[in-house]
Amino acid sequence: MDFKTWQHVFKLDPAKQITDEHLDRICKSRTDAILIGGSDHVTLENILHLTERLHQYTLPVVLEVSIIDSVIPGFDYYFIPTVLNSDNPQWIKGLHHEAIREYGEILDWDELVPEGYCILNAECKAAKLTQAQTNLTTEDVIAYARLAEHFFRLPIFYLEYSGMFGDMELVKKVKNVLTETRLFYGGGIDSATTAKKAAAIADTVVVGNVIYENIEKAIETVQAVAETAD
Ligand SMILES: CC(C)=CCC/C(C)=C/CC/C(C)=C/CC/C(C)=C/CC/C(C)=C/CC/C(C)=C/CC/C(C)=C/COP(=O)(O)OP(=O)(O)O
Ligand SMILES: O=P(O)(O)OC[C@@H](O)CO
Ligand SMILES: [Mg+2]
Repeated sequence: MDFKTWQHVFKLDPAKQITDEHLDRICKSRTDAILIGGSDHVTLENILHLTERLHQYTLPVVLEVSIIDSVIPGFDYYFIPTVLNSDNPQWIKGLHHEAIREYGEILDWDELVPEGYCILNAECKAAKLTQAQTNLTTEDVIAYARLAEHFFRLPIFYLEYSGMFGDMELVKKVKNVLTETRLFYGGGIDSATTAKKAAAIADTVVVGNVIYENIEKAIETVQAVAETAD
């Protein structure tokens, strides 16, 4: 189990309701992993509840940390976002500093995977929360990708369009400048067609909202990515 081989992941929002039947279909879909994450209404209780329901399945489960008080043991990885295009240092390194002050002695660093986010949909909750500067040129975004790979040496650069399908020309240009850092793409994948477009470029595609809007379409994205990715 290595996140560097993942091509498709489902992102489950602990603040949203999902039936046992739909959760079962997601977990048996042959996706590579489940990412648990959201940008608001995330609590220890709703993470615990969702995690307990996932125990019966064998696929990797990752907690994408957005609130330090909601971190619990037992995940395969902890993905730690840093929002590179935020104007507020709190979301780049401030909360991280606080968390490491508190847990630094007991952290298993091998389980922590930092993600360099570049949030490009100004309307999404994560952009508003983190005061992301989304009005960026192609050159700006490419520079963030290079910053992630060559300066901060982050294992993941995450182009986040949460809630809308992004500019695939831009995603391609970003992919072309990355060699070691893995490119995650997320946002607006709502069908086999959009999944194929994103998977033809990004290393890993993340599928979120459609799980709650149209489970059939969500499931179709898994096969679509498998057929497209190398
Ligand atoms: C006991 C034990 C196991 C201890 C381990 C402790 C541990 C793992 C500590 C972690 C150390 C550490 C460095 C933590 C960082 C803490 C932290 C809070 C960092 C800030 C993270 C951050 C920048 C969050 C901002 C929001 C964000 C980017 C969230 C990512 C997910 C995301 C974008 C979801 C989409 O949100 P959604 O709600 O779906 O939005 P839409 O509705 O618009 O789609
Ligand atoms: O919810 P969607 O738009 O699929 O985006 C997935 C993910 O990138 C959200 O963090
Ligand atoms: Mg969402």
